[in-house]
Amino acid sequence: MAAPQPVMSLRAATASLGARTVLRGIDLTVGSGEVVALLGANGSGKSTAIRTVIGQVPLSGGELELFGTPFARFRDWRRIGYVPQRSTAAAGVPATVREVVSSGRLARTRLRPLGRADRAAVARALDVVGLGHRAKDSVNALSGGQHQRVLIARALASEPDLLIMDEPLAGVDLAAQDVLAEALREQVGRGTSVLLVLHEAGPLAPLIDRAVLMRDGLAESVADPERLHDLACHPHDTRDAAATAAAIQSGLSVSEANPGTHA
Ligand SMILES: Nc1ncnc2c1ncn2[C@@H]1O[C@H](COP(=O)(O)OP(=O)(O)OP(=O)(O)O)[C@@H](O)[C@H]1O
Repeated sequence: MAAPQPVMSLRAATASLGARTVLRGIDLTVGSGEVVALLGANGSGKSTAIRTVIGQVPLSGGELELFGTPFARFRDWRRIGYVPQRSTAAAGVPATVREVVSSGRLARTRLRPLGRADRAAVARALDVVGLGHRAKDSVNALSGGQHQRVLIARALASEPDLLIMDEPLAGVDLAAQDVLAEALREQVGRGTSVLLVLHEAGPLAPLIDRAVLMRDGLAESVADPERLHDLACHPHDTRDAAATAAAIQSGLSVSEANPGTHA
C-alpha cells in the first residue's frame, strides 16, 4: 500500500537550545490518519522535536513541512492541536476550565466571540475528558491530572487535523486514561493524524501505527511496530515481551529490545 500523504514532515532537522545541539538531523513524518509515537529516554530530544513542529523551537537546519506547505509559508494553525508537556507550575492567570478549553477555538474564530458551534465543541471536549461538571471552576482548583485533562480538552475543542501531544497520560489516573484513549480513538476514526510523545503506551498502545525512537538527538524507526503494540498491550505473554514492555515503559532501552534502523 502506498504511504499516506504526510501531514507533517521533518527532514534532516537540526535544532539547538542555548549552546546545546539537541536535534542532530532527524527525519520524522506523520502520514494522513496515522498515529505516530515518539519514544526515548529523558533528554533524548522528544519534546524539542515536537516543539519544532509547532514553531516553538526554530530549526537551525533541515526542512519542515505542514500539510504539504513549507513551515515559513504555513498559516493554517487551526488545523493543529497541541497538548504541551505537563507543567507542575501553577497557572499564572486564574481562568475557568471552560475559558481554557474555549481558548482552543480561538484560531478558528480569529478572536471573535464563540458561536453556537464553538460552544458545542467546547462542551463536547469537556465531556470527553469527564470535566463537564467542573466547567465553571478555576483551573487553579484542579489537581495536576485534571489540569492535564483540561489541556487535552483544549486541543480536542479545536477539532484539529493533526493532534500533537507531549506525554498526554502523565499524571492521569488509569480510569481517565481509558476515557482519553477512547476519545482519541474516536478522533482518529474521524481522520485526525496524531504525533505523541509517550513513556507508557498504556491504553493508547492499540492506536499506535508506528513508533519512532529518539536517541541522543537522532530518530530511529522502530523495526517492528506490530510487536510494540502487542507487547505494550500484553506485557506478560513471554519473558521477552515483559522485558520489552518494561523498556517501553522506561523509554530507556526500547532499541535494545527491538533494534531500530535509521528512519
Ligand atoms: N532551554 C534549554 N537550554 C538548553 N538545553 C535544554 C533546554 N531545554 C532542554 N534542554 C536539553 O535538551 C535536551 C533534550 O530535551 P527534551 O526536553 O527535548 O528531551 P525529552 O526527550 O523530551 O525528555 P523528557 O523525556 O525528559 O521529557 C536535554 O538534554 C535537555 O537538557
